[in-house]
Amino acid sequence: MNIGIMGTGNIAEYLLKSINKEKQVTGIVTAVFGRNQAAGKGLAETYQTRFYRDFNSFIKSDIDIVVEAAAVEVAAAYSVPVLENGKDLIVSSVGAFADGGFLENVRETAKDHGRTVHLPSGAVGGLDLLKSANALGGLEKVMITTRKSPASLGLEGISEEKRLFDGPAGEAIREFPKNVNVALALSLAGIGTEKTRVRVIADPSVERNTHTIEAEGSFGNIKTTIENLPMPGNPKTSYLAALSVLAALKNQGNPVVIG
Ligand SMILES: NC(=O)C1=CN([C@@H]2O[C@H](COP(=O)(O)OP(=O)(O)OC[C@H]3O[C@@H](n4cnc5c(N)ncnc54)[C@H](OP(=O)(O)O)[C@@H]3O)[C@@H](O)[C@H]2O)C=CC1
Ligand SMILES: O=C([O-])CC(=O)C(=O)O
Repeated sequence: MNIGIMGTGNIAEYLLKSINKEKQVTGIVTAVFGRNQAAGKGLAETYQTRFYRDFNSFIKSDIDIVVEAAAVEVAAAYSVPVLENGKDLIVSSVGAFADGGFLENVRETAKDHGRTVHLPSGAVGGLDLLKSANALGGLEKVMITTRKSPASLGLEGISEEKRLFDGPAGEAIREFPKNVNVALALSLAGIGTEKTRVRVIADPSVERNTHTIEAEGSFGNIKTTIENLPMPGNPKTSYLAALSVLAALKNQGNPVVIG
């Protein structure tokens, strides 16, 4: 399996290290696409891959699958062209799918070209539970409370916990596109972007990116908290988010699906 990565940041570098250096996946990253020439050239040299600033050259190269590890706008701009070029796709910036029309467009394009799109669980768990709970439409409430350090939310001078947002997931991702992709993953697995409630709290007392998920319905109820260690290179992003992409790559082509 030849893998192409969109993005030259923190998740991209983690994947390159795990795959090209540590051989954690049966496959190799042969191409990286991005806008940051210096970062891209550095990655290409360190991890023996090719860097492209031109999307067409990247997508026409010998890749089988593309991992988006960049930003919501990158997922929005390139998901359809990736599929039209006959490649499977794994998307980290699931916030792009807040737009239901875009989701349908991606679904139709994948179907037309016989490709698959994987939206990994990212920095949370519980998507399996929400899907089961809503199999007959019995899921009633889903809420996620995200607590991050002020620095990882781009804030300075906050000495006490401060609620920055309380509202539907669709609005939350517009305000915090680099911090609440997890809320979109939960929305897609459960009851949608309007009914899924999101609270974002800047909390100087936390070092871990903490997500508390609460859900209720005909199945019963659940409350679970994930205390994520941040990635060293980018405190906004939890280590689990990068691991979830790696797990998706490890599972490619696996005939047995768990969860
Ligand atoms: N599903 C989940 O649970 C999670 C999802 N994510 C998503 O994954 C993404 C990547 O995370 P991470 O690697 O930590 O982020 P980084 O900030 O470390 O890296 C982002 C990369 O994307 C590039 N980029 C950003 N915007 C654009 C753009 N408009 N056009 C082209 N390239 C762009 C950056 O380039 P440059 O250097 O030029 O800025 C950089 O190479 C996040 O932005 C977020 O959307 C993150 C965490 C959890
Ligand atoms: O990594 C995290 O904890 C969550 C995050 O940034 C996102 O969902 O965008």
